[in-house]
This record gives sequence, structure tokens and C-alpha cells, in this order.
Amino acid sequence: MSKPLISALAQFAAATAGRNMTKTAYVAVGVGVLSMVLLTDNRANEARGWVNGLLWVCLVYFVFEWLIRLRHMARQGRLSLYMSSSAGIVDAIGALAVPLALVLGVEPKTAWLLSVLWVLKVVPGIPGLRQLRRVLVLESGPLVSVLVIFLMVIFLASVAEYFLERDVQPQTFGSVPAALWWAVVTLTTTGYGDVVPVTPLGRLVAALVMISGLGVFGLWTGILATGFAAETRRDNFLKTWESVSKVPFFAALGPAAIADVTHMLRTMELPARTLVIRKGTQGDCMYFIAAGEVEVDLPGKKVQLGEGAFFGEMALLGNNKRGANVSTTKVSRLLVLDLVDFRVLMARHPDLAETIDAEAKRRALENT
Ligand SMILES: Nc1ncnc2c1ncn2[C@@H]1O[C@@H]2COP(=O)(O)O[C@H]2[C@H]1O
Repeated sequence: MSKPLISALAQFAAATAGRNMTKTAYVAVGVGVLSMVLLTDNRANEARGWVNGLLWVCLVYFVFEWLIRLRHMARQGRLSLYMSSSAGIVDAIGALAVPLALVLGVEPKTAWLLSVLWVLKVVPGIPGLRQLRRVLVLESGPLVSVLVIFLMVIFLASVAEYFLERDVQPQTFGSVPAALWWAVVTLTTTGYGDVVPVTPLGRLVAALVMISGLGVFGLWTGILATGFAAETRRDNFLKTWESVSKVPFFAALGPAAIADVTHMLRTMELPARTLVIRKGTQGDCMYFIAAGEVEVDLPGKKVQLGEGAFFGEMALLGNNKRGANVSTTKVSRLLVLDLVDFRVLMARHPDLAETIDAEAKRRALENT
């Protein structure tokens, strides 16, 4: 093998070994699945050679990727952990499913259908998947309750329709299982229209089932949306909590007071050289620096404020007008306290109020 090829392979192996999905892997999944779809379409018969070639290239890529990961994990002593993990199982399926089917004599066009399983490889890389899993676990109670209601309505409705329609339409409502098909199609509001009740009472039941369908899906959507919102709030709270507890100004407070303060603050991530406060504008919040640095642009001098410092308090305590431009000098994380919460905080924690007040007075004196 030539040297450049060996070094390219080594580079590829290093990039592939520890990571779930590389950019090349995403491309391979896309090309592979698209080729499989083309293989099933007779209009693409002329390009069959190319499509087959692409499928084989993708398969070789996934086999190679799997072998590299197996070797990497074996070297790290984590082979069994990897093989039993979801990523390991998906990698093994991606590498072995099609070859096994071909070896077992399955017709190639059918065997290549298994390449649809390659899409599973992108699952671990989906952002927010952990959040979705947490929402499903936390909200499993209400979700299951709605599922039970869903099944109940399906069974009650299908038995009712069987009773009401069987004599008029023995072909379509001749048994409860046949009526079940109608109930699922109706309750999910799909409405193929292949099976339709014709008796007045049958239609009344159908109307009730359709309305129940809307209710059931509305409930599911509501439960998931509330779950996601709560999860995002929890994530934000934890992030803000971490930042708040690092600011020395708040460190003296007990855990209960820190939690109280955390509810009032929101986090803001800013790049370097971003104007945070413009001189002369109305002040409606103050800031604490959780990370990074800002520069206060005063007449004749510039003052740098680092981690743990606060700014923007003077407008809230004085005439509401900002006294100077303030911008970030580095990537910074600021905790923002809005005016309403500023007042609540000052009332609840007089010691903090005193510190902020004293610093504002000192700054005002320094600026005169
Ligand atoms: N001398 C100073 N040293 C540090 N910070 C200052 C000084 N003067 C003003 N600031 C800050 O710059 C902010 C500009 O907006 P505010 O006037 O709301 O609040 C001001 C203070 O927080």
C-alpha cells in the first residue's frame, strides 16, 4: 500500500475511533439510504451499476468504521461495554445486516433494503435526545393514562359500531377486529374513508370518536410541550445556579437565598467586543459577571471589571440614565437582574443592597 494511502487511512481511523458520528459518516448514511431508495425505483434502472457501487462503498465504509471502533475499544479495555451499548449495537447492525442477508441467499434488492437501518446511526448525535428521554420518563404517568383512554375509546367504539353496522355492512363491520380498524383510522383522525358507518346511530358514535381523537392528541401534545418547557426551565436554572454560586458577591448567601436569587437571574453569553450598556439610555437591569471581562468607558479613562464584579447598578439607584458605555473585552457570561427583581432582591437581602449601594456611591465619587 502506498504511504499517502496508509497515512490517510490512519488519519481516518483516528478521527473515527472514539466519535459517534463524523461528517463522513453522515454523508455515508445519506448517500447509502438514498441509493437504497433508488434501487427500488425501476426508473433508475439505467443507473443501477452506479447505485450498486455507491451502496457497496457505504457498506465497506461502515464495516471499516465498526472494525476500527472494535479495535479502539479493545485497546482501551472497553470492548464489552461498547458492544452492549446502543451505539455498539447500531454499528454492528449497520456493518452486518446486509452482508448476512446476502450470505443467507436473500435476493440482493431485498437484502439492500436492510441498509435503511443505517439511519439509526444518526440517533446518538440528535441534539436534545437526552431531554426528550427525560421528558418521556418524567411524564410517563400522564402519557400512559392518555394511552389507556385511547385504547378504551377504541374498544368501546369498535364494539358499538359492530353492533350497529354488522347487519347493514357485513363485509366491513362483520367482526369486532374489522370494526377495530375503522376505530383506529377514525380516532387518529386519519380518515381513509374505506370503511364508513351508514346508520344514524353508527354516525353518531363516529362523531364522538372523532371528537375524542382530537382530545386525546391535544392532551398528548400538551403533556409533551409542558414537559419540554419544565425541562428547559430546569436546565436553565441549573446553569444559572452554577454561575451564581461562583460569584463571590452571592457566595456569602446561604443555599436557600442562592436558590431565591437564581430564580431572579437569567444568563447571557456574549462574544468579545459587544456593547452591553449604551451611555444615556434608560437603565432597566443590572449585570453580574460570572465569567469574562467588561470595560467601562469613562471620560479620560477605561475601567476593567472582571469575574464576580457587577455593573449597571447606578442607573437603577439614581436617575435611570446610563452613565457610561460598557462593552465586553472577552467572551463573557453575564447574569442579568431586571429592575423589578432588583427591587425585590434589595428588599429581601438588605446586606446585598448595602454592598451595591456603597459601591455605586464610591463609583459616583470616583467619576466626579
Ligand atoms: N468608576 C467606575 N468604576 C467601575 N464601574 C463604573 C464606574 N463608573 C460607572 N461604572 C459602571 O458603569 C455603568 C454604566 O451604567 P450605569 O450608570 O447604570 O452603571 C454604571 C456602573 O455600574
